[in-house]
Amino acid sequence: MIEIVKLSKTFGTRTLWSDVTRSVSRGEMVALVGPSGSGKSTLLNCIGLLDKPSSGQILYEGKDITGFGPRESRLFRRDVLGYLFQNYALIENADVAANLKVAAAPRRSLRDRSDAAVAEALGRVGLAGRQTEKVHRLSGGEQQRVALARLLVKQPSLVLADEPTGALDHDNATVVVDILREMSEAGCAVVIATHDDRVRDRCDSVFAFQNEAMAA
Ligand SMILES: Nc1ncnc2c1ncn2[C@@H]1O[C@H](COP(=O)(O)OP(=O)(O)OP(=O)(O)O)[C@@H](O)[C@H]1O
Repeated sequence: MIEIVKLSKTFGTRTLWSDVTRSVSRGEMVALVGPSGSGKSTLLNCIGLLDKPSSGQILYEGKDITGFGPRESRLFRRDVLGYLFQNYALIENADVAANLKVAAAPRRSLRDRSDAAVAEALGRVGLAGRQTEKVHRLSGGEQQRVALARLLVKQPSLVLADEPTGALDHDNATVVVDILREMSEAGCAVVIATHDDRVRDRCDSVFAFQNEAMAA
C-alpha cells in the first residue's frame, strides 16, 4: 500500500535519515522505534503530508504522494489518512459526538449514518453513551479513546500514530493498541512511532531508527 523509496530528510547540513526504503502493506501494523530525535515523527509527518522529504518518493497505490498538489493532498487526508497523536488533537470545547462527527462530515456515505457510527465507535472504545460530554472534562485516557473512536468513524485505510500511548496508563494503552490491531486486521495499514516496548511487541514488524540513519 505504501512504498517508501530512497527517502532522505536533511535540515541544512544535518541529515536526519537517508535512503530509507520500506513498504507497509494493507493489514500490516508497523512500529517505528529509535532514540528521541532520530526522526520517527518526521517520517510520519512526511507520509501524512505535514512535512516534505528532501529526496525520494512515498508511493501510495503506485502514486508519489510527495508530489501531490493541494487538491490531491486534501483528498488523501480526507479519504485515506487517519492520524492519532499523543496529545489527542481533539476540539476541547466541543462535546464527544461533535468531535466524532467531524470525521464523518466530509464524506456523504459516512455522514448519512453518522449518529449510528458515533454510537458504535464509542461502544467499541468503552465510552458508550458519552456523546454529550465536553471533551475538556474527560481524562487523558478517555480523550485518547475519543480520538480512537474518531478514527473508527472515519475508517481510514492508513493510520499514522505518533506516540499514541505516551501519556496513558496501562489499561488505556491496551485499549488503544487493541483497537489499532483490530483496524489493521480489518485491512488498514497502521504505522506507530513508539517508545513503548509493549506497543512494539504487538506490531507485525519493526523499523529501527538510529541517529542519522535508519537500519533494518
Ligand atoms: N523544521 C525543522 N528544522 C530543523 N530541525 C528539525 C525540524 N523538524 C524536526 N527537526 C529535528 O529533527 C529531529 C527529529 O525529530 P523527530 O520529532 O522526528 O524525532 P523523534 O524520533 O520522533 O523523537 P521523539 O522520540 O523524541 O518524539 C529533532 O532533532 C528535531 O529537532
